[in-house]
Amino acid sequence: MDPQVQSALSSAGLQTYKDLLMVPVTDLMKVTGLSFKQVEQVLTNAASAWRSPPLTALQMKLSLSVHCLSLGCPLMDELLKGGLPVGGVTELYGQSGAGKTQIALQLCVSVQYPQDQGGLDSGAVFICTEDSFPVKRLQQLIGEQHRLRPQLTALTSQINFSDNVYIEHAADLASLRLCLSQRVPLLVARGLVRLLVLDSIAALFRSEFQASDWMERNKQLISFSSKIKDLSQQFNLVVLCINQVTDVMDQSGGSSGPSPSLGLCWSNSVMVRLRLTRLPQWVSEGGQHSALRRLEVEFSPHLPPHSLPVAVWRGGVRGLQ
Ligand SMILES: Nc1ncnc2c1ncn2[C@@H]1O[C@H](COP(=O)(O)OP(=O)(O)OP(=O)(O)O)[C@@H](O)[C@H]1O
Repeated sequence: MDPQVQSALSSAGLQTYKDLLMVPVTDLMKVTGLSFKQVEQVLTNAASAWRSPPLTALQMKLSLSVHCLSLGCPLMDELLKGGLPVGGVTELYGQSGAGKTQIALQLCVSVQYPQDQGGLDSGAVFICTEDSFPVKRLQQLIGEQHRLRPQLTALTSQINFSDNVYIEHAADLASLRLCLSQRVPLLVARGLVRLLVLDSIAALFRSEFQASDWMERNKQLISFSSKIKDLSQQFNLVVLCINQVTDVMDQSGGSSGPSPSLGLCWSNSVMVRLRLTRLPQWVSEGGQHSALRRLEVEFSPHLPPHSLPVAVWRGGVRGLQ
């Protein structure tokens, strides 16, 4: 800035961009003795220095509060820019044995940590549709917390991790609807839950509808997907929907990889879609062996389509360098 203009501004007591931008142009001219052209230049400079870079609506929403739930692994959190988004639906899909449920269980533990440790200081509701809830594995993950977060031993001994995971079973769509419209809102409204896991939805729709019932199926799917989207937004929940998929065969009979099967009306309700693939290679660490997996961001409004190799250990799912 021109030193003469600078000294005129400081003699008038205008020290900050805010001071300048709050005063009408004519008053600025009067108190500084500057010309209209000089004042206009000062205001243009102040406005461009004051303005922050443009943000998308999602970035603004995410910046308002704690916006992510950590997965409890720095590399996976880095892939997802902090974790799963609050106030939106994340879909995680992959073949059987890929490790989807392992990630969901890990989140049920992570959500219970305070916000400065990546959690939401709350509990989780886990809705099983096909399989029974893997209670032993959850206990094992809880038992591993002392080893995984040694700096938080005092905190981990205070949290009763297993008391804050509410397990629901919904064997058909009617029970799922009841659960989502009555029991889940009750838990959420009491502040007991900030994570909702649905394991899995595609199975229910596959078993209840024939191919010829596509119209009714789509109607139900739209109503169901808007219900979970509303729940996530109304209560600022993290919603994780797990879907198992089978390999899709291409025309030559080879596998073109797994693909989610619920169609476009479902995809439109999903904010982030992640794919977990189990690969044929194995990795070892500290005497433990695991099949290699790849966790991939398939789509998201705020993440690039990156991927990360991961493995499942006794302590949970971890990214590999
Ligand atoms: N205690 C453990 N220690 C190490 N790895 C484990 C442990 N428990 C499970 N795993 C790994 O996780 C895999 C099962 O993962 P998970 O149950 O999450 O699969 P999934 O993707 O949910 O499959 P499905 O769709 O069939 O439920 C096992 O094959 C094993 O590799």
